[in-house]
Amino acid sequence: MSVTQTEKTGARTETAATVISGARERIDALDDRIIGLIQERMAVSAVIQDARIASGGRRVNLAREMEVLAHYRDALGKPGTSLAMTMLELCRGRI
Ligand SMILES: O=C(O)C(=O)C[C@]1(C(=O)O)C=C[C@@H](O)C=C1
Repeated sequence: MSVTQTEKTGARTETAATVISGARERIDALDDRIIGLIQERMAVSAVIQDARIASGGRRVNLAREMEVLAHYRDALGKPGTSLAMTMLELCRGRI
């Protein structure tokens, strides 16, 4: 038995179900791009960390992390800080 678009989206009308299904496709495409950008950021961050460690420095640079956190907070508000912290964890591991 197939699940109807209305059931799948939680909409109560076919019109709303069509809007939601289309918007979900756009969200899935955006999420794919965001994930790709995060993976690209992780690779660039690794280049920086490897260069610093090879030069005798530490993996982590807290002053720079404060700048990154402020950048996200200024753009997205308080949840931006949480997002940036998760992203930093992806880029340099847990500290
Ligand atoms: O900018 C740096 O110095 C980095 O190492 C990159 C980065 C980041 O991913 O933004 C990662 C680890 C550091 O603690 C600070 C920032």
